[in-house]
Amino acid sequence: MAGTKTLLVLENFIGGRFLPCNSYIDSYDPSTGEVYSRVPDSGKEEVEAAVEAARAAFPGWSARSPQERAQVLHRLADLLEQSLEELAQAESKDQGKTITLARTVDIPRSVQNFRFFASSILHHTSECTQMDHMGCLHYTVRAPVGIAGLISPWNLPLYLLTWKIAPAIAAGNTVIAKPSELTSVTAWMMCKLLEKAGVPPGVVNIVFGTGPRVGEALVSHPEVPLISFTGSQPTAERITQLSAPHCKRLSLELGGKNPAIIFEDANLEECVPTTVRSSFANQGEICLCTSRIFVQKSIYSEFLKRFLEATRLWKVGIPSDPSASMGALISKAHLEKVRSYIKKARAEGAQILCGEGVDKLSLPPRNQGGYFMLPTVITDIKDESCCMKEEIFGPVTCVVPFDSEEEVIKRANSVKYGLAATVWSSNVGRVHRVAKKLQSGLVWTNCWLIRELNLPFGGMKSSGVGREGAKDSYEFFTEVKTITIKH
Ligand SMILES: NC(=O)c1ccc[n+]([C@@H]2O[C@H](COP(=O)([O-])OP(=O)(O)OC[C@H]3O[C@@H](n4cnc5c(N)ncnc54)[C@H](O)[C@@H]3O)[C@@H](O)[C@H]2O)c1
Ligand SMILES: N/C(=C\C=C\C=O)C(=O)O
Repeated sequence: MAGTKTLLVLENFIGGRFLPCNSYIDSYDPSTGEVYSRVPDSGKEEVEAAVEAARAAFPGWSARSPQERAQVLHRLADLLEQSLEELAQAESKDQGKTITLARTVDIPRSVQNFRFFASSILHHTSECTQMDHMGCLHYTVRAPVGIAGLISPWNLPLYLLTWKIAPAIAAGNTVIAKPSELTSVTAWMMCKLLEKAGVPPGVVNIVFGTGPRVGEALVSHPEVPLISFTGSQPTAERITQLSAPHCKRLSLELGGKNPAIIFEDANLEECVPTTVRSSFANQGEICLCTSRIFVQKSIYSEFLKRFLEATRLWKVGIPSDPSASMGALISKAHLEKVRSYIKKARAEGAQILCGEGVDKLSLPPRNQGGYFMLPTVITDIKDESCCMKEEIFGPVTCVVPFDSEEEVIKRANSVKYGLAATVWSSNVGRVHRVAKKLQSGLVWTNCWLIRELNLPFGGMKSSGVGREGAKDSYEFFTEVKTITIKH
């Protein structure tokens, strides 16, 4: 690390070494609006160096046994765990999320990602079929693909980056990762642990910088045959275009406009607090957050009353405040974008029942320039409104009534996205029926965000292409070959 005054200055990590860059980007502390770190503004040159390092490391790393690679992943998990508090503090400062969330979700899950893939890589089997009448036996073998390009967003920085790095290297690939330029600090901190964990130089390379410069250089590089991307749908479109001439393998995990469907027989004691959390956790900046709440008419008033009461208790505070439920949004531009949706809803005649423009936000003087807003609840809004169709990715949720099961399924499915839905009912038959009919890659019933890492994670329609998880990530990060033996 190089330091200038009080600013934290990050460096790229290529071939096992920290390397300075010719130019840097300012990075802001979302809780104050002040610049606090500088991130390398890498481009083609840095990607070229990373490709060279990843290429050189590939033969040795891919030749190791899964057990040997698993040991390295376990050591890295242990080292991350030993630095949990330091990483949580850094993630909270860099992203604006509460220290509590970083401590209990982001960093523990990053540790778990390495442990999980270290274990799951040991349990894959290949396929074999017999064709006795032809005297043949067929079987499959899998091999790592080569250099994997990994691009991640700013909302769950280390959590989502390690969700890609871990399966990629467990399968024997070498990687070039590009975290979001808005939240690069914890990725850089992790680089400091790689050598001690036994990750050979060049196996994990991290190039920092913006999407248009370093992201596109990575996506366009002919020696990077696969790209795993998590981010927005417009960026995925661009990545698809750039990858097309090279026929690259793509995994795209994109946005959502996730419905919660609450039937009259739902247990409101559990449903209300969970739906507040599913709407506003991480400032609503989780692709799985609920942003359309459909409530059956007979319980609409009761639900709304309880939901508003619980939302008002969802405390917005500075990220380091352990009693805060919500911190600051990621950037000034994003805060303005989120606010613009509320303005549009108001102009359309919708009602803003609490939050932005209704209640007063109280912040310490030092944080007046931070990117804070209150959790906001909108009602009396039409399904055609942009607030009900587009991903806002902030602490804003719409609550609307419905009459019948058939009607609500149709309305829930009426958006271009299909990532995550929740269904609340005590009728088991209904829960199964509705879950099956929803166009959504994930459906949580009577709960939210309980993750089983073994099973496929990903979205339908404009929410993505491909799935991540034990078997899915293994298949994505390996190339399969079918061999026929005539005997
Ligand atoms: N489905 C999921 O698992 C999931 C998870 C988290 C976030 N998301 C989505 O991510 C979005 C928010 O994240 P964001 O604003 O960082 O998304 P984004 O698409 O703006 O950026 C994501 C990453 O792509 C990079 N990038 C931007 N332009 C690029 C380009 N032209 N070429 C290559 N890389 C480029 C960025 O620098 C960043 O690292 C939301 O839409 C959210 O729903 C989806
Ligand atoms: N990929 C996962 C979560 C994505 C959240 C998006 O914001 C995961 O839990 O594995």
